[in-house]
Amino acid sequence: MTLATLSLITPKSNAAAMGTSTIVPKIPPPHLNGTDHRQRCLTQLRSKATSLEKYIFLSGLKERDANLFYEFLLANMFELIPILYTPTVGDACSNYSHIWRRPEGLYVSLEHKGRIRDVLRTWPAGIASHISVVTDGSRILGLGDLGANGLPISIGKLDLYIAGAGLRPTSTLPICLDLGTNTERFLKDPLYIGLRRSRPNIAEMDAFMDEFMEAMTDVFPKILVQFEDFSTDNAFRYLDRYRHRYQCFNDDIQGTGAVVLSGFINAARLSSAASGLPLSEHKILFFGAGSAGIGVAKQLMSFFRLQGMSEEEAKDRIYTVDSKGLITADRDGLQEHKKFFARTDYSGPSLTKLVDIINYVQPTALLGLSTLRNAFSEDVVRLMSNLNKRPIIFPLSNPVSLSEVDFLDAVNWTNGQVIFASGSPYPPMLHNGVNLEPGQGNNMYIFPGIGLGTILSGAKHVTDDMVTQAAMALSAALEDEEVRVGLVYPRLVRIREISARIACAVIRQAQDEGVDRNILLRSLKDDVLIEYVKSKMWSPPAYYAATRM
Ligand SMILES: NC(=O)C1=CN([C@@H]2O[C@H](COP(=O)(O)OP(=O)(O)OC[C@H]3O[C@@H](n4cnc5c(N)ncnc54)[C@H](O)[C@@H]3O)[C@@H](O)[C@H]2O)C=CC1
Ligand SMILES: CC(=O)C(=O)O
Ligand SMILES: [Mg+2]
Repeated sequence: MTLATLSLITPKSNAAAMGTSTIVPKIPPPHLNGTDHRQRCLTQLRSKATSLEKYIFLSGLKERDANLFYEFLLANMFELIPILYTPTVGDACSNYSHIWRRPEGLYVSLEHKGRIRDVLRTWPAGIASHISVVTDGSRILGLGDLGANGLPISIGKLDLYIAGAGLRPTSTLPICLDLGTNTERFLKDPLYIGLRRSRPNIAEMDAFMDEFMEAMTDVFPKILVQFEDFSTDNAFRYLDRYRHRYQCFNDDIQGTGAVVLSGFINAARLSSAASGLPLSEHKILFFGAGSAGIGVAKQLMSFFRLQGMSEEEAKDRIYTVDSKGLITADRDGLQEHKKFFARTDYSGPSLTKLVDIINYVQPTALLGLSTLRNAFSEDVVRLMSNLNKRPIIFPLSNPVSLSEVDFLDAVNWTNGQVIFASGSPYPPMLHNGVNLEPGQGNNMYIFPGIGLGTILSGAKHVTDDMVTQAAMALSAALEDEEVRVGLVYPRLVRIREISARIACAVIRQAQDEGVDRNILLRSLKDDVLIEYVKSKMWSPPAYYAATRM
């Protein structure tokens, strides 16, 4: 059997096709009880020596018993999400060719050009597929071009859709586009599972992407495509190219923009309450100006617009920095996506050191989307603390090994005054006898609700205002107790409640803009709409109770 034929065999038909199916008893021992079994799974999980082994164990559990897996995930989100998602999913991607066990998603390769529809038709769920996370593996988290190893990021995001917004597992479709890789070590690795070639030029990639997107909507008429972890140029390029033609959005640009806007609204209130500074006078410095940095910066303009400022005034409160320093309009060869925020009001020598840039800008908030570990050094954080009673510092790069500053350092260097949110999770810590909880500024809070709202409303497109309303709903979801302990994001255990609220906001905005197709929802009052949304959320059945004889 050739590799090309293999890739056309669906994951489920694999064993049968190869004549290797075995008889697997379906009924558990009569005295097995669900609660005990979850505890057994937890013990097995905790016995694994490394996070990557835990990831492999969980992936096996999902294969053996998907209902149990999602029940287990919902009951232990705090412990499991950092394994299935950032940071450990980063290790899983980096090592995927070596830990690969069985097909878990769909690969669509450059070699499938001309017959992409046929490849998509092999997906077992067919037209029941509603949500697809699609990566081309070219910028997985901050880990760079991982090629075909990128599939676990699509799988992890879809697990969050299922756990966080109750999407039915069979409606989810993880895809990795295998377009080669420019990472030499994979091309030399005998176990590498992807195409052994460098990435295509833009014309070849455009032709492939056009066929892929058209085929997706032909084969899965209700599909919403979430673009994930494309390298920055292509992230902007394909969002612009397809956003008005298909149901799609880019998680790194729009999802991250929304989640950070939401956290920033709450952080700015806390900071201004301490300093007395009007909200309109906050100044934000972005360290990192890729798809995430610029996506967030554009979305954060809504924060200033909400204070009654014009677009120009809002833009003026935002400064961006890349590997060459403060981005100014007079710099030669400035990439297209960096031009919007390039400063025209600075004309001195290039500012390249972060401390010098902070001294010049005097920001109230420092946001990291740079992939540069420890970029927010002690002198940087202390300077932010000298300038602000309660500095807002969000090291948002993933995974945790690329975080611009660790929670412990940020707390100690600001004497506990920092308002902190990071891309990957940190544990709480004690400071001067007070328990401090970090926020997690990660798009996982927002994309499940955006996806659910878009699917339920049948929206033709994901509009900018749908994304902004999602951010507003998330920011308003904080409970009094969470505000009292200084959180800027709600606790993760409430994710389903929060996703329902975000979905309602997205549905309402789709209706206001007339892009909704499920027009029956228009007549529902808000309290009925939220119950409707919740009623659509899938939950794993109480499997072991149901099958006990
Ligand atoms: N928290 C969240 O929800 C999300 C976090 N991210 C994270 O954001 C990070 C960046 O993602 P992209 O924007 O797509 O990547 P990118 O590679 O396009 O952008 C990185 C940016 O950082 C800048 N940079 C790199 N080294 C620098 C240095 N030494 N000094 C100053 N700037 C430097 C680059 O010039 C570039 O502008 C990744 O780690 C990713 O995991 C991305 C999406 C969501
Ligand atoms: C969280 C996410 O989407 C990223 O780091 O790329
Ligand atoms: Mg991403």
